[in-house]
Order: sequence, then structure tokens, then C-alpha cells
Amino acid sequence: MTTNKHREPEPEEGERLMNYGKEKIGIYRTYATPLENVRTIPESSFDGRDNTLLGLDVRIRLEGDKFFKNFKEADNTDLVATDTMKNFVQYQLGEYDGATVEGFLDFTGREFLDQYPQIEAIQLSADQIPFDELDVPTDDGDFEPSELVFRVSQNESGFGEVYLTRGDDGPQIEEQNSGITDLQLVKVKGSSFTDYVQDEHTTLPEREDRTLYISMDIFWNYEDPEDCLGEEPQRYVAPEQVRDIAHVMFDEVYSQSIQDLIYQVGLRVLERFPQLESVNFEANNQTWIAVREEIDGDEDVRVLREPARPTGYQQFSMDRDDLEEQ
Ligand SMILES: O=c1[nH]c(=O)c2[nH]c(=O)[nH]c2[nH]1
Repeated sequence: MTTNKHREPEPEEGERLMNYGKEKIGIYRTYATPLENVRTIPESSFDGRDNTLLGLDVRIRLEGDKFFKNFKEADNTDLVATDTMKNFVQYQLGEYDGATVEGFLDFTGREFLDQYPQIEAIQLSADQIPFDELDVPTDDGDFEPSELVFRVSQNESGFGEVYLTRGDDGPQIEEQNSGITDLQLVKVKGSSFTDYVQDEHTTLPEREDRTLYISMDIFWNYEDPEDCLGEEPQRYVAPEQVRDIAHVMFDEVYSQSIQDLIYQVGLRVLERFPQLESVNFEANNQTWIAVREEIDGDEDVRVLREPARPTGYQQFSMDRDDLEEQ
């Protein structure tokens, strides 16, 4: 899947590209601070997260002119070893007392800037490593999530990224990006794809109804980047809530295409969260190919197979103007 989740700050005109860092830093924390008091939305039952088990896959990227001599003059003065960066990040997960991925990245970034004056700017990103709750029976015959045992999950994961620079009043978030990545959804019926360009190269048959399989990354940016930290939980957008909007819209809308579905999801996200400035999508079409249809005369019953290799994709960004045009 193509994904552009890292919003790499471009070098200024006439400046060279220069940064270094560490990626794939897997870290886990038990009994992190719970996320509470999130504002709920109609599409989602999510109202918080215990954070009993928090897993992160972290990436760090440092910038600073002092690092030029490391390249040009083979002079390692001021060079912070990427191995040290890893240790630093791991340590900070024990120090952070907040409840969000973005909050942890911001906290850690500020600690880096404090410890190493040669760093001019730092980008920190993390994919949350997903774990599912598992129901266990209670004494009164119900089921409730185990407080101790979690299932390692292959499902979608939350994403956060902050880019911190040194401002006049200390470190500041210059950019942030939050998201949910690798959300994979299948709708058995109730999606069409027709009326596209037909010419001598077109072989794909039009479908009034298809079994649609998409994978999606959804990213969002806050009008005020500080809102990504979750310090005011009512202004925080939880990845679980955006995930739930996506599947609720998929369920509700008889989409004409993935493009159409993306637009509907984007509108709903912007409507529910006025604190967001924009929403960005990267979708992949994984739709299976029908090999048998209308089995026993029932048009809902199909046999499908994996699609051939080339995969279609859609990239799309939306902002509040799209909502106001409605
Ligand atoms: O929803 C879709 N959008 C497309 O652009 C496309 N192209 C294609 O071959 N199938 C699909 N499906």
C-alpha cells in the first residue's frame, strides 16, 4: 500500500536535504494514563481507552546545521548516535504521564530539544501497535473485557506525528499529523461502479453492485496543533472515532465509487470535529473478483477470488470549504 504518512518538511529554496534519525523503535508501556473525557460522537461507542497496554513503533528525525560537519568533515562532534536516540525515546515512555500518542511525541521532542542544544528541529512519529480487548465471563453471567489479557492485532492502528522547532518562547509544534492507518473494510453488497470512461482500452464491466474491499489511511490536521496532544480531551480526535465514522459511512452509503465514499467519510469527519482543519485520505482498492454470481438465483450470493496484482489507489485531501459547500 502506498502511504505518505510522514509529512517530511521540505528543505528551503537553496538549502540541502539533511537529517538523520532512527525508525522502527518498538516500545511498550503497561498501565499508561487512561484516555478519558473524550467527546463522544453518534457514529462511535468510543469514549476513552484504558491504555493498560500501549505499544508504539516510533520514528525520530533530527535536523540542525551542526550536523553538517558530521557529513562533510567526518567530525562526529555534536552527533547524537541513533542508538542513543532509541534509548532516549524508550526512557521517556516511562516518564510521560499523558494518554495520547501525539502527547508522548510532543513530550519526548521537548526533552530532546532540552538535552541536545545542537538539534534545531525534530520530527517524531509513531504507529500505535494495536491490541484488542478480550471478553471474559463475569460472576453474573455477562462478559466484560479482561483487565489483563489482550490479543495482538493485525488491524488498523493509530498514527501520530509532530514536528517541533525552537520558537522565541521555547519549543513549538510547527506541524502535526494524526491518523488511522491500514483500515481494511469489506462491504458484501451495496456499492456500485458504473458510468466511467468507456473506450477501446476499457475491459472492466460496469457493476450496479459489487463486493467492495478497500484499505484506507485517514489523516487529520487540527486548526490549533496543540489540540492533538489530548491535554483537553474534549478537543482530541481519537483514531477509534475516525475509524468508526469510516465504517458507519461505508455501511450507510450506497457508494458510486471509492472516490465517492472517501468524500462522504471526509465530510462526516469534518462535521463531527469542528476543531479539524483538514482530512487526508489514501485508499487502495483490494476488491475481489467475482468468479460465480447469482448462485441458486440469489443475486446476493457470490464466490470471489483475490484480485490480480496491480492495485488502484486514491489520494484526496479535504478541508472545511468542502463542508461549507454542502
Ligand atoms: O471505486 C473505484 N474507483 C476507481 O477509480 C476504479 N477503477 C477501477 O478499475 N475500479 C475502480 N473502483
